[in-house]
Amino acid sequence: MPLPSQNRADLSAPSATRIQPVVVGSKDATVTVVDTILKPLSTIESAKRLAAYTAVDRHVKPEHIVIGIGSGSTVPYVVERIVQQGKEANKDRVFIPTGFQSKELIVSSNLNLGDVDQYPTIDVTLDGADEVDRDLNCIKGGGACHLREKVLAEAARTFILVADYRKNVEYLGTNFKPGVPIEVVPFAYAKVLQNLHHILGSPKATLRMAVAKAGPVVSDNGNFIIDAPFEREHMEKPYDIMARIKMLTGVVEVGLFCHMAQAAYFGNEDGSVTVKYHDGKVETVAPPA
Ligand SMILES: O=C[C@H](O)[C@H](O)[C@H](O)COP(=O)(O)O
Repeated sequence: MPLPSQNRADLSAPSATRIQPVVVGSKDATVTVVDTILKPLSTIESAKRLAAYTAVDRHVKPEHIVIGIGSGSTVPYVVERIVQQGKEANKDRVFIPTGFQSKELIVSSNLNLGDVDQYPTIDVTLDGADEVDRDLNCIKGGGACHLREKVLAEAARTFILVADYRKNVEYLGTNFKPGVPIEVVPFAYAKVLQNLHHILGSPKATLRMAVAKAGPVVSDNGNFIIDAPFEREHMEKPYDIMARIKMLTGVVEVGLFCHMAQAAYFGNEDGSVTVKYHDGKVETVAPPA
C-alpha cells in the first residue's frame, strides 16, 4: 500500500491545513520537523492524519528505538510523520510490522525492518482500530491483522490507538456492525461457528468471505476469520466475552483488545483531536492555528 503523498501544497488552497513545526528531542538528539503545509484531504482522511500526527509527536521520541507499526487506513499517516522526523532520528530505529501492509509501508519508507521474534520488547506501538469504547477497549481485525497486532500491543511498553471520530464510541458495536473478528484455524471454523451460534450468543456469526477471490478471507497467518456480532450486554464489559471466545478450541485470537491501550487519539471533523487516556481522562487538542 503506497504512503499517502507528502502533500506539500499551495498555501492558498482553500482549506489547506498547517501543521505546526515539531521539535522532538533531547540536548543530544534534537529532531526538528519543519513547518509543513498540507493540501486538503477529505474530512475523514484529514481526521486520520491529525490523529496520527498528534500521536507520533507525543509518543515517538528520540529514545524510542524499537517501534511497532500497526495496520489499517490511519497507519500510513503514522509512518509519514515518523519519516518527517528525519533520517538521523530513524537511522538506528527498528520498525516491527503487524502484517503485510505495514511491512510494505516500512520497506517503502526506507525504514529498518525487524520482527517481534527478534525484539519481543517494543518501546511504542501505534495502531488503528475499528472502534474504541469509553474504557479504551477496542475492536480490531477489520483487516484480519489482529493476531499480530495483539502480539505487538502486548510487547509494547506503550500501546497507542489512532483513528478518526467515527471510531470514538461509548460501547463497542455502535457504528462497527460486522462484529468481533475471530481468527480460527481453517479446519475448526465450522465447530467454532456452531459454538458461537448456540453457546456464546452470536447467532449471526459468519465466516468472512473474500471480495476478489472465491472463498474465505485467509489471514497473513493462513487462517480463516469469523465475524461475530454480539448484543450490547456483552459489549458493556467486553473482557468476559473475549475470554470465553478465546477458550473455544480452534480460536487463534480474538479482535477484542481489553485494557491494553494507554491512550487513543481521534481526529475530529473540526480539526481538533480528542485524546482518551486509560485512566478515564479526556483531552481536546485544539486545531492548529
Ligand atoms: O485488521 C486490521 C486492523 O485491526 C486495523 O487497525 C483496523 O481494522 C482499523 O482499520 P481502518 O483504519 O482501515 O479502519
